[in-house]
Amino acid sequence: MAQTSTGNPTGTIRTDHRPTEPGPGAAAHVPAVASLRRLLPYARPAVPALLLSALAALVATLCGVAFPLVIQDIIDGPITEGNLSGLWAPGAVLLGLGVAEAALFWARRMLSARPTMRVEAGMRAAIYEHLQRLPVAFHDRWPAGQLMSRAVADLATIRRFLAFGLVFLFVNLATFVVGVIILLVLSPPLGAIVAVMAVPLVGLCFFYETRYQVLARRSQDQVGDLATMVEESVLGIRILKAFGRSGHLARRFAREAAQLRSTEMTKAGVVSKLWASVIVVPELAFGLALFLGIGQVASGALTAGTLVAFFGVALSLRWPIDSIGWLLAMTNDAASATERYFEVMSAPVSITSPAQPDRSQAARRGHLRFESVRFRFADTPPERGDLLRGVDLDIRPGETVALVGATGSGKTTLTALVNRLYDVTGGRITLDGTDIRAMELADLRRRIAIAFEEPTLFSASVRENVLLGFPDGTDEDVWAALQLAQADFVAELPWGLDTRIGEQGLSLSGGQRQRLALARAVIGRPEVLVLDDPLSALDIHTEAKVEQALRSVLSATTALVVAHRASTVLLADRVALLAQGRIAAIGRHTQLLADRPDYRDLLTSAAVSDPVPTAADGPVARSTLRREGPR
Ligand SMILES: Nc1ncnc2c1ncn2[C@@H]1O[C@H](COP(=O)(O)OP(=O)(O)OP(=O)(O)O)[C@@H](O)[C@H]1O
Repeated sequence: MAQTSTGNPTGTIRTDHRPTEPGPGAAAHVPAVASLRRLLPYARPAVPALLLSALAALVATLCGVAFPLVIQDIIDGPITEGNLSGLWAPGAVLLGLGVAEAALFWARRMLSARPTMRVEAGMRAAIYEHLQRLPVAFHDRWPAGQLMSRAVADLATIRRFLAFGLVFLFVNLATFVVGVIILLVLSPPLGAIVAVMAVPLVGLCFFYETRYQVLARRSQDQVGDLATMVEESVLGIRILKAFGRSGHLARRFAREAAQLRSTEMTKAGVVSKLWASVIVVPELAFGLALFLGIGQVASGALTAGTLVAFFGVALSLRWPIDSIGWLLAMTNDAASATERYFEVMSAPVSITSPAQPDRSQAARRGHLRFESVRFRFADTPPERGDLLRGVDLDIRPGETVALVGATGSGKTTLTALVNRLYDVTGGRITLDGTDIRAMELADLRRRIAIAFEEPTLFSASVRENVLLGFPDGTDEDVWAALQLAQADFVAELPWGLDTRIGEQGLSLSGGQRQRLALARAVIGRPEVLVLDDPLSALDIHTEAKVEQALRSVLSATTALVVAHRASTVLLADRVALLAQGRIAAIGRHTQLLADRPDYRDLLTSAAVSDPVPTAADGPVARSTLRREGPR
């Protein structure tokens, strides 16, 4: 079963690009405040700094609001009295207010930047760690792009909201309240006009908020879809080029990008309508207040200085009011980013160590038993039966059993059950008599090593790749494992063990990758070795060499080897034939050949399709190899 980069072991190309559980579109509408409250556990350490930052911003904004009050004093005092020397003191106050405003805005930024970046980094580390712990079944459902966009773009959105949006929501609201109080004190009737304006503003915000939140969510999901497409087409670039399908994918990409663009345009439309409404309402209120204010000055009920101060303060409320539109947009973006983040974080880690693992040190012999094992994938349609319907298989310590079956019969799935990449849905698997679900997971995975048919290598040195499951191994261990796996080509790589192999090991041939994966599986001398068709990409000469090496490994360990070819089957002591979800027959190769026509058919057709010697071990594309070092 080929494993794709998206963690989709079926190797199928998904067209929906949506997690089926829970689907982005299916997300229920959650009020923004309720979503954002979920950030508290992560954001709590930043709260003191954010409060200080908000205080600095509030005082800075109030400095701006105080400007007109000083000007009122200047007009009604020194200017009306013709006392120019009286201008020095209020002038100095204005200068002081200006400097304080600038310094406080600087302080606001400095106070909020570092702690919110720490929150972002903490949340990112948490989601990465959770993704590692989530079962393979979760990764089967979730496209990589959706996960990447959550771990990267959504967290940046949340950080910006915490550092800026949240602070200014609080500051602007407080400024508005303080400003309106000042206006009411300066002139109660004119101030009341501005205060009443808040009512339609709140209504407008509620009206647009609901519409915007849906769009914010849609656009973030579409970003995830695009990321998935980029990821799939970059990793599959060779296939796309080989089949001349780059143009087709480019058109599909352009279509999806156009959808995102359209969502963004609709979002911009909603924000601009909100913005326009938010601007019109205060304009009307200010216009009415100006009209009445001028009448009051004319009738002597109000001084000219007070009217100037009133409008100075009213105008300084423009920014807090005008910014409501995009602060709300920012809040909704952050709320739906938070929802998306917690969809992953709340996905259950269903495959874990038990609360009280069985730590009995009873003879570790590597006795592996499948007892009436049943399995079905979570997304199998109800009308389809289980994939595995009662597998009984006893692999004795030190024995090698080859697993043979038609394509799609469930061989790879069976191997994935052994170290709990999936859990059985019925029956049990035991290792030395203990149910593997009762064992500590790390211990189980140390004792059972797997080499997949499609060997995934990481962008790291050969050494790091081989030592993946055996981090304390020495260079001697690595060379011994490489020799065992007939991977001596490593010695000829430009920097030996330090050679950095490209993404997914793409700079190596299929056979070379398989041999590195084999070395990775055998290096820790595991009690049980599970090999999923480990020789499928090797030419017959290399295969013969690896087989010879494998014989010595297999003689010292219990092994389950998925086999398609007679040559691999010959490595085994016994062969199990998997058919109709059960072990239909088990015995020696020759015996099965004689007794089971279906077995004979399988191996004969496989032999026919055996690859002829290929250039699998051909020259390494050295240009794509780099020495391990600073990245
Ligand atoms: N994650 C999954 N979700 C749903 N169905 C799956 C999943 N992975 C595999 N399958 C299905 O389970 C069946 C068995 O797949 P599996 O890869 O185990 O077969 P196999 O015997 O190893 O095949 P092959 O010899 O071709 O590698 C197939 O029908 C496959 O489509």
